[in-house]
Amino acid sequence: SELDNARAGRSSSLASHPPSSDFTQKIDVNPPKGTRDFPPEEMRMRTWLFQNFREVSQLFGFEEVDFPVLESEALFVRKAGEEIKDQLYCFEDRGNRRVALRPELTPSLARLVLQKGKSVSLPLKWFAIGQCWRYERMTRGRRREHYQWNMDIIGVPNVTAEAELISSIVTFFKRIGITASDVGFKVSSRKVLQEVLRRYSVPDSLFGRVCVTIDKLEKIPMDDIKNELRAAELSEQAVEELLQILTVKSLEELEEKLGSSVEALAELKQLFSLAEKYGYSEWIHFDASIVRGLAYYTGIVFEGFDQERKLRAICGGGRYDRLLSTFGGEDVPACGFGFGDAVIIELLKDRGLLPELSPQVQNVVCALGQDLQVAASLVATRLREKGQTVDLVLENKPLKWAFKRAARVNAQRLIIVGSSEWEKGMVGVKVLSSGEQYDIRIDELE
Ligand SMILES: CC(=O)Nc1cnc2ccccc2c1
Repeated sequence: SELDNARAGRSSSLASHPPSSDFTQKIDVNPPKGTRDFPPEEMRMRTWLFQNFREVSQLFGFEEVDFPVLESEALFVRKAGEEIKDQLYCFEDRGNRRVALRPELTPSLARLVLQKGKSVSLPLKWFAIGQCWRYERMTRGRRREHYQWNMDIIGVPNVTAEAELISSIVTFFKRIGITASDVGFKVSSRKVLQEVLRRYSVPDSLFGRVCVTIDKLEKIPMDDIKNELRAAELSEQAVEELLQILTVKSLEELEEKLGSSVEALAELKQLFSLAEKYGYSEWIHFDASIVRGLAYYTGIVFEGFDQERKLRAICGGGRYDRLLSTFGGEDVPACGFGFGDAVIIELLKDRGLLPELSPQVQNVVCALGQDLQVAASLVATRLREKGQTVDLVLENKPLKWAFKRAARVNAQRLIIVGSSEWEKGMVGVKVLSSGEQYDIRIDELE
């Protein structure tokens, strides 16, 4: 009939002329461009991933924090030419305030640390899992949101903090079956660049901007990199020396170039030595070309990458000792990392390591006949009071429908409420795995 056609989505006269009324307007059922829904199957995967993020964070003694997804735009308006600023999802609210959907979590964390001020004792070890946003011209078809896991240590000036953070990420990878042959960390220190800039008396104020430019190596042509550095008034010699130092392949070679007095070298040596003690040396590799794209890093920087080099960076982080003072606070040493929810899932897919996650309810309870519906809800309540999960059949359905439902939700048992059993204070139990079937007294059910 017409209605069947319409229901089946088959085009028919009814579908093309819906009942005329100005309230029925066909909305787009898809989420906004660049964003995702999480229907049950995808939500189980996300819950599994976040559960692992949380358990590792707690294993390392970190406390969970969170912040509004909406922040003052002022938190993110750094003047270092970062991509994250060009893509800021910002707008003016009805109070004429400039606000933005957060593109990352670290500035919010810094804001909360400053807000807490003296009322918190250092060091702080905080973690957060939050949705971050960017407004990209959809020309590149990339996502506009993702969830990021962050761990930060506030108030520890030495590289023992970075060593702990890298250890926590290695622990996470091991938990989900990723090994050092799947993933590695490129580690460097921005103090290497800082030292070169100092030798060419480049003002500190340009440091963040130079790092952001250098992070674009391999993403934009070399000439554009050089022009951006020249625009920052670096001499030709400084430009050459900078690009040269990025090709250094080992700490020994770095020592030859910079001399052994340089702090950057001492820190990196200490970090590699700590890695040895932790037992994750095979996971980390010095790579002078790593600078990361955020302006506020000031020391050690690192990023997790897949050994097949097929994917974008899995995670990244580093030391940011000056961020709090740029918000007008006292300087507090800090370091942390961000770990997105997208690349890691691609990697697990590639490696065949995605877990099989199915819904798991212990019991389906169904009444045999409408007049036993109340009895069924009593049985469901008794089971729930004992901590058993119950999917209670709410409509008057035949038994075979309840069996299908039980199979679909992977129930362990089907509890059948029938009139003759009920009169004897009993219910029927069907164990779905074994097929075993028996009657049991209600108060013995658990
Ligand atoms: C691979 C991926 O989805 N990246 C991604 C997606 N959304 C973002 C949103 C804000 C900042 C960074 C983002 C990064």
